[in-house]
Amino acid sequence: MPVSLYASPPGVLFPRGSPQEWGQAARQPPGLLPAQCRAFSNNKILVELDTSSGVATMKFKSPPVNSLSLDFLTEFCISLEKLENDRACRGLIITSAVPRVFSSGLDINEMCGKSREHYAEFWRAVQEMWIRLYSSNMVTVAAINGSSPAGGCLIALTCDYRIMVENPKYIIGLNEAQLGIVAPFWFKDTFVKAVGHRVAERSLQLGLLHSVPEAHRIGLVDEVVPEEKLQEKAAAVVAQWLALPDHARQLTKSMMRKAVLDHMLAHREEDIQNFVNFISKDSIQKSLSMYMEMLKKKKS
Ligand SMILES: CCC/C=C/C(=O)SCCNC(=O)CCNC(=O)[C@H](O)C(C)(C)COP(=O)([O-])OP(=O)([O-])OC[C@H]1O[C@@H](n2cnc3c(N)ncnc32)[C@H](O)[C@@H]1OP(=O)([O-])[O-]
Repeated sequence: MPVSLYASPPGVLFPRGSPQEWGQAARQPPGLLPAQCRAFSNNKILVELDTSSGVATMKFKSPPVNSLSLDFLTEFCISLEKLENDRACRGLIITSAVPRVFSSGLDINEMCGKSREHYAEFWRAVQEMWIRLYSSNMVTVAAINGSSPAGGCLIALTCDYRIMVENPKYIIGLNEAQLGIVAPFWFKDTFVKAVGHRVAERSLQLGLLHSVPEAHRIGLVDEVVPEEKLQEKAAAVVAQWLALPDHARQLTKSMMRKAVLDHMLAHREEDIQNFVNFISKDSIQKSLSMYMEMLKKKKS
């Protein structure tokens, strides 16, 4: 799928196919949703599409912390593809249904004590999630209603716009260095595009997790709002972006993102091999185990 992106007309990254069959996946009993609203869900994600506005809301619902497991990433990509192929959908708001956490990033259990084949499969799924979201034709807004470290931060960064809830407990950033691991080049590229090289270099080297005001100051998030205003603000932002002609906005988005996407696609297999070799090292496995221990101790 990703490689075939470049068979599309210039700038149109995801050719729209025929609308997907939504009915099969719908979980809501008829009558509970307004007529202009369609919904589908799986174990990890709930999606509601308001066909009158053309805006879907995707809610992560994988407690305790919406960690990005292989299952989660697969469901995420399937949901995204359904929306991308639905002509009624032009905008997407991504948020969390789990209190206080947007996403805790990649599921560390997927990177500990598994086979090289598993690591390769997992990493391909992480790449796929990023490729699909980064190249989406939809207007994408992250409504960040909780902490969002590492891979969670990447999802937010991959959207067109980020709005975060003001809360002194919430943090966001690429903290991989704190785990003894390294954010791959395309995490780094996405981060640099948002905050600039100098801020990114310091933040990545130190594995910083930024408070909400700090994230706003460095441009990691575009806006900060009280919790009760988040949904309304996200809807207003999507509406503002959708007011422009789709083709002009999409071509501009594609032009702005093409170099980073091309770089990743050209090095995709190499990146998987690098990840597998890196994560399989005894020293890295030890670091991750210690980090998981630390998380558990912090809890008790
Ligand atoms: C090259 C590779 C690039 C890597 C990219 C990444 O994304 S690397 C990822 C980098 N990510 C991070 O560094 C984030 C680490 N996580 C955190 O900082 C916090 O969990 C929090 C701030 C997200 C939420 O705080 P909170 O007080 O609300 O929640 P809590 O802390 O009490 O945790 C509840 C349970 O969830 C568990 N668990 C948590 N995260 C993960 C995970 N990613 N995975 C698996 N499990 C995870 C935790 O162990 C605990 O399990 P238990 O004991 O119930 O069996």
